[in-house]
Amino acid sequence: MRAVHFGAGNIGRGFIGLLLSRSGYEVCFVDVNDTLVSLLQQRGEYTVALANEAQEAAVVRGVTAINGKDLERVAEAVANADLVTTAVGVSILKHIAEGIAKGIEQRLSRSNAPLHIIACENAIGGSTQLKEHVYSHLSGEMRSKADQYTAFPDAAVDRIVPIQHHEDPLHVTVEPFYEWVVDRSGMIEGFTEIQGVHYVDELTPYIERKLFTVNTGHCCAAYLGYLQGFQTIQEAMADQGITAQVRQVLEETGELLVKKYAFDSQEHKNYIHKILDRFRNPYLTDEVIRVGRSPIRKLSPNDRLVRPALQAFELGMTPNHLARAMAAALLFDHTEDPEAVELQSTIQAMGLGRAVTHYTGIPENHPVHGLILEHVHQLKQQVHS
Ligand SMILES: NC(=O)c1ccc[n+]([C@@H]2O[C@H](COP(=O)([O-])OP(=O)(O)OC[C@H]3O[C@@H](n4cnc5c(N)ncnc54)[C@H](O)[C@@H]3O)[C@@H](O)[C@H]2O)c1
Ligand SMILES: O=P(O)(O)OC[C@@H](O)[C@@H](O)[C@H](O)[C@H](O)CO
Repeated sequence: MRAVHFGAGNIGRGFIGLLLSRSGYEVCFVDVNDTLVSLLQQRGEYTVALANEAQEAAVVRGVTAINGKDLERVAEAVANADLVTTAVGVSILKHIAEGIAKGIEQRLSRSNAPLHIIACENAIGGSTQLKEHVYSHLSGEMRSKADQYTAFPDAAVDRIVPIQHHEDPLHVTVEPFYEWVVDRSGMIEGFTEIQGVHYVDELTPYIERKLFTVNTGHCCAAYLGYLQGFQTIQEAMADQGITAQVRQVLEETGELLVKKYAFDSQEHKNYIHKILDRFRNPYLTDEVIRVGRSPIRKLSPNDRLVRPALQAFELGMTPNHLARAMAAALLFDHTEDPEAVELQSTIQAMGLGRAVTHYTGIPENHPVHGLILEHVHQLKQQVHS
């Protein structure tokens, strides 16, 4: 079986490539990083180590790579694949769509073999978004045919993989925990299941639980940690004040999730507990600037902060801790993060209140808008005191 995976980065090599290879796929990575591509081509394998006491390592064999700029080769690989996956970042999906569309055209001109395309990004409806980008490159006739023979099931992926600093650029250290959930209702019959993937009929509770717990808590630790001058999530989580705020934000999203999906409250508490332990994993060094990266995306209406805050508000709750986390995100001014730079210059140009509405979609007269502004002022005072 052949899989084409877009993005040979941390999650691509450390999670998706590893699981696909264990399931018997020959994995062809597509990336625009020349070093990664040529090393994968030369060696055909790489190593993954677990961040635990034993540091167990596995060799992922039988892999190769294509440069993403080579559209013809990308299309050919997609045309011959049994499965396509991605882990490039949700904002990059539009850039890989053309190669996938060309591959689908080639494939459909010679075969009706089904193709599943799964975006493994931190986003609600990642594969659905990719499908829209891919379809924008297809004719009406091709779209109808693709509707029959290609599927874009949405997915939720969970495994913490920090930025890697090894002598070997292909080696990757990952946390032991992983969860990959795929929406079975969006799949075509006859698909060979990937070992280690959990297939569900309704993905929304899983992706919201993951995004509003792992990612909400994570970015809260990152933004508060950044404001206090910590370099890593592990350092931030050693600070009692930050841990307390992360716990409070997760109690807030937990209350929402338990109400919305009738989750067992004790089970959800255990889920939170486990996640806080994962953030503290002493065998990982995860930088706050990675976890806080792309604050505009993280402050967008459908992401880990605004979406749960507005849903909680609709259910009669006051999302005070989510508003504080959003305030901390608004103060993330890391100069090497293009979105942080844009965010800060927009705040300067528009003023804070209008910038909040611009990025979050929350109107200026909404009570949550007022809460965010209050927390920005409080956090600024704390930082300067
Ligand atoms: N790292 C994690 O802990 C983690 C966990 C779950 C989900 N995710 C999600 O996985 C995705 C990837 O995250 P990551 O941490 O692996 O990032 P990363 O930066 O390590 O990897 C992304 C890779 O995509 C490549 N890329 C960029 N543009 C491309 C293009 N046009 N064509 C092909 N490849 C391209 C980059 O060169 C890079 O190798 C993100 O959506 C992220 O939210 C990450
Ligand atoms: O990848 P992002 O930028 O959406 O979020 C940063 C981290 O929270 C994220 O990568 C987590 O490590 C991951 O989602 C854990 O499953």
